[in-house]
Amino acid sequence: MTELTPTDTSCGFIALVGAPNAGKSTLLNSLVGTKVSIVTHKAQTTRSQIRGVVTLDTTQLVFVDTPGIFAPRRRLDRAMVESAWSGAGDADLVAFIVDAEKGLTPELESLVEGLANVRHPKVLVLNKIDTIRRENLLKLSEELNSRLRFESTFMISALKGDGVQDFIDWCAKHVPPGPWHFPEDHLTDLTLALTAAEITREKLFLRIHDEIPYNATVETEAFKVQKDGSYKIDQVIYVTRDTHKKIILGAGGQTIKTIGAEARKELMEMYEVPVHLFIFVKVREKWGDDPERYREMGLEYPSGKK
Ligand SMILES: Nc1nc2c(ncn2[C@@H]2O[C@H](COP(=O)(O)OP(=O)(O)OP(=O)(O)O)[C@@H](O)[C@H]2O)c(=O)[nH]1
Repeated sequence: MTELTPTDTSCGFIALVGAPNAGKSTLLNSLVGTKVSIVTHKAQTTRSQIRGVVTLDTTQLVFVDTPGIFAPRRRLDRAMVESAWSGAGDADLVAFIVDAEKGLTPELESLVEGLANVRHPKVLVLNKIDTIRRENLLKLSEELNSRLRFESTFMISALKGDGVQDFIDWCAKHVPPGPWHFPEDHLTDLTLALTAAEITREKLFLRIHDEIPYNATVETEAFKVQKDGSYKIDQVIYVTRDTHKKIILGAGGQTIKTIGAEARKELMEMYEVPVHLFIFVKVREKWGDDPERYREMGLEYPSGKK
């Protein structure tokens, strides 16, 4: 490719916003063509903004996965929801991702009200069309389009990839001229250390039930590329109670061993190098009130009451 000058190029930020579990992370991964954001069947998996980059000819699209928007209870919830709205506020385009299978829930209604205050151009993305009948889909589309002004409506299955290319093509035509924000071969702005922490957090969510993963955070304390090219990664899982620590460790340390083995396997497949992963579980009762933990997650620490 010949050298491009900024006047030849266009670039835009597209925020993916919606309710928890709408499929935003699945869509981000499908857009980028590889896993950059963790996915689980549980709501509120994504905690901060995660950027995935799609570079086509002269255009760069930076899709921003945001935490699901819900009624916050704890300080961490508030930080997540604020991060999602700020993702929408900073974007050139806002893509409203809706779980079409769930339809128009009260949660979605309040999101529509919130979105009415976002001035940027919006598009509607009805997701999970593999699970819903066409007539219901059209009804939902009509209903949402009657409430908010959308520049366009897409009907997609992020899981199967249906409709995703049309969405990319549309975005490419609607982002402003300007220089690229990332080098051509960049797929995400997540560092190796953060990616590794997210992968462990995903395995924790998938393996441990109830509220424990919601009350835990994973940090990579050290990430070393060794002489032989392998990665040595030290991580800490912070939990709020000793009982949670015991459950995560499991009898004879079996549960944490499985979580570690699953995370290690995925990291090795991702980076195609041997990975040595060491995970410690620490009780820190009030990590949810510690600004440092929020910085590590890429979140602003919300001021005021809990
Ligand atoms: N059937 C079907 N399931 C989907 C589709 N897209 C996502 N899912 C599933 O929906 C669940 C939630 O997906 P995520 O991508 O984690 O949703 P999210 O909006 O990022 O969720 P939060 O992290 O809570 O904000 C997962 O079990 C996905 O496999 C789809 O197109 N079809």
